[in-house]
Amino acid sequence: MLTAEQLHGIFVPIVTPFACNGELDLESFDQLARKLIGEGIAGLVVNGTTGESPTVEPDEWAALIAAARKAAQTAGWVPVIAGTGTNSTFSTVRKTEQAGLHGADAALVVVPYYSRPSQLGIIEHFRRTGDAGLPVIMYDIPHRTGVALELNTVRTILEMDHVIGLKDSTGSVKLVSELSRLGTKPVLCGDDELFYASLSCGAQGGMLAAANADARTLVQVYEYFAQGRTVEAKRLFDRLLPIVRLLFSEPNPAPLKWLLAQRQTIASGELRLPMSRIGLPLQEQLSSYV
Ligand SMILES: O=C(O)C1=N[C@H](C(=O)O)C[C@H](O)C1
Repeated sequence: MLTAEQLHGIFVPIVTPFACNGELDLESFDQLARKLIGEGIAGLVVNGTTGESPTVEPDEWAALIAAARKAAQTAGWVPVIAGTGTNSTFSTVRKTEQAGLHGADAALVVVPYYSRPSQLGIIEHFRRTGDAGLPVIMYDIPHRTGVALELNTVRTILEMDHVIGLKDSTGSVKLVSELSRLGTKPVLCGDDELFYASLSCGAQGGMLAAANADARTLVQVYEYFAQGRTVEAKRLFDRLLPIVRLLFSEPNPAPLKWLLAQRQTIASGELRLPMSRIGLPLQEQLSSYV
């Protein structure tokens, strides 16, 4: 089980590789997971946004958690966090329970999307996830969920015993600044481009899609920062920014999968519809990073 004290460093929302025929490619997944663990990451996040969770079938979802657990186990203990959030409280609790049975150490639970519940409904949603017996990281990403959280809502949820921290993808450093001033549980940055700024405002690390492509550098940025070597951390992060921006210039994880496939880190950059492959201009721009 993951604790709030262990929630620091670089966590990687790992891509879900698919073969050219669309089938799940667990061999590429295992290869990438082991590579990332070897690069010093703090944990693997399976079935997140970057893992294309909306198009992953239930049996695949379970197989991915088990495969991550296996890869993480052979390299000493590296935590596995599974995306379990849906827009139904009942199914979120059930998936969170199942994630624990398949070997996850914590669950990443997104704010319930699409139906735009009230702040009270969202608080109750997170309270119920405590029934699953797995630590929960709350995931606030209003541009995807369609609902903005009030500061008091976030604070109330973070005070729940089973909630160990927050993944902040709000698109600004306002929330992390305020939470760190208030001394709440750890906040991980979920906006790649804001990673350095978030660290400066009190984040304990990041859950960053770009780490699939360059975990080693992001780990180094984090370590420099943690050691108080902020100038070196900023310089290194600034060097990464152009690629980070390209990776998000079309819907994530399409650019990332294209790059990983070109580097032969995964066998194919296949996506499942409605995600679609990147255009030629972006391929050309990214080719200098292959
Ligand atoms: O999958 C994730 O977790 C992340 N998703 C964000 C997104 O795609 O909006 C980006 C972030 O790097 C991590």
